[in-house]
Amino acid sequence: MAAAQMLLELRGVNKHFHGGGIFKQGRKVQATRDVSLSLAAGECLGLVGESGSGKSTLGRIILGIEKPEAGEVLFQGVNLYGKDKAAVRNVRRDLQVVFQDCFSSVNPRLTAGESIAEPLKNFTGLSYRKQLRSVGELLELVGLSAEDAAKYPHQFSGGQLQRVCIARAIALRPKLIVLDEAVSSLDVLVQSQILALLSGLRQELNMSYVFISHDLAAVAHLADRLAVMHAGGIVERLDTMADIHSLSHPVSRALLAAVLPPEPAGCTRKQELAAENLAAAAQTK
Ligand SMILES: Nc1ncnc2c1ncn2[C@@H]1O[C@H](COP(=O)(O)OP(=O)(O)OP(=O)(O)O)[C@@H](O)[C@H]1O
Repeated sequence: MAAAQMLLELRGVNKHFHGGGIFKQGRKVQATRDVSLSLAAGECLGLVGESGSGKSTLGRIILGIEKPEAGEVLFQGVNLYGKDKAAVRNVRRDLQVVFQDCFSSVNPRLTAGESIAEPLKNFTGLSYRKQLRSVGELLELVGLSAEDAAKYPHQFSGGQLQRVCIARAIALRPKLIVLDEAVSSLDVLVQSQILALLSGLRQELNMSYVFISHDLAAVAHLADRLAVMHAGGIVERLDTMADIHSLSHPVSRALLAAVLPPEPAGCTRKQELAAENLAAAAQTK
C-alpha cells in the first residue's frame, strides 16, 4: 500500500552560516545537518535541543523563509523552495508561526483587532464587517473577549498578548503552526494555561504543530513525538512521549535532567514525583 502523503516532509536538509568575525571570513556554522523528518496531519512534533543546536533555523526552513543549500521541504506535497511559485503561494497561508516574544511580533501602533485582521485582509475576500465578526470570534476562541479587539499591545499582559498572537496565527485556519519557544517567556502558571489552550485548539481546528523548545517539560505536555537536536542534526527521536524516560543521548539526558529538580543526597522522592509528573503530562494530552 502506498504511504499516505505527509503534511510536512523534510529530506536531507542542510543549512550553514558564516559566523562573521573581524576579517569577515568567519567560522562556518552548520545550523542544520542532513535533517529528515515528517509530520502527519493533526500531529505535534516536539523539537528540543540546547541553545544554538539549530531549532529556530529548522523552524524558519519549515516556514519557507530560510532557504537551505541542500535538501527538500515538502508541505502538502509542494516543495516550498521549488520553482512552482503559484503552488507555494497557495500553501503558504496554511503555514503560520507563533514566536516567543509576542511584544516584538505585533505592531505596537495596531490594536489587537487590527493585528488579527491583517491575515484576513491579505488572504481572504471577507468584507470589513465579516472581518470584524471573525476577529471577535477568534478572540473568544483564545479565551479573550471581543471587546479586547480595541486594545493596544501595551494594554495586555504577556500571556494575554500571546493569546492575541495565537488568534492571529489561527485566523486563516492553518494546517501547521510552528511554535518557536512560544511559552518560554511566560511564568509557569500562564505557560500551562497557554499549553492547554494550544492543545484544545489543535483538536478543535485539527491543526499540526512543530513545537520548538529547550524545555522538555513543556514539550511533554503538547507533543506526540520528539526529535532532539544537537549541532544541527537530529540525534534522537521518540515516536511516543510515553517513552520519555528512555531517552539515552547525552544531550537528551541533559535536557531531561534540567526539568528534574536537584536532590539532597539520599532523598529521591521529590525527583520520583517530578519524573511521575513528567510521564503523566506525556500521557494526559
Ligand atoms: N543569520 C545567521 N547568521 C549567522 N549564524 C546564524 C544565523 N542564524 C543562526 N545562526 C547560527 O546557527 C546556529 C543555530 O542557531 P539557531 O538559532 O537555529 O539555534 P537554536 O537551537 O534555535 O538556539 P536558541 O535556542 O538559542 O534560539 C547557531 O550557531 C547560530 O549562531
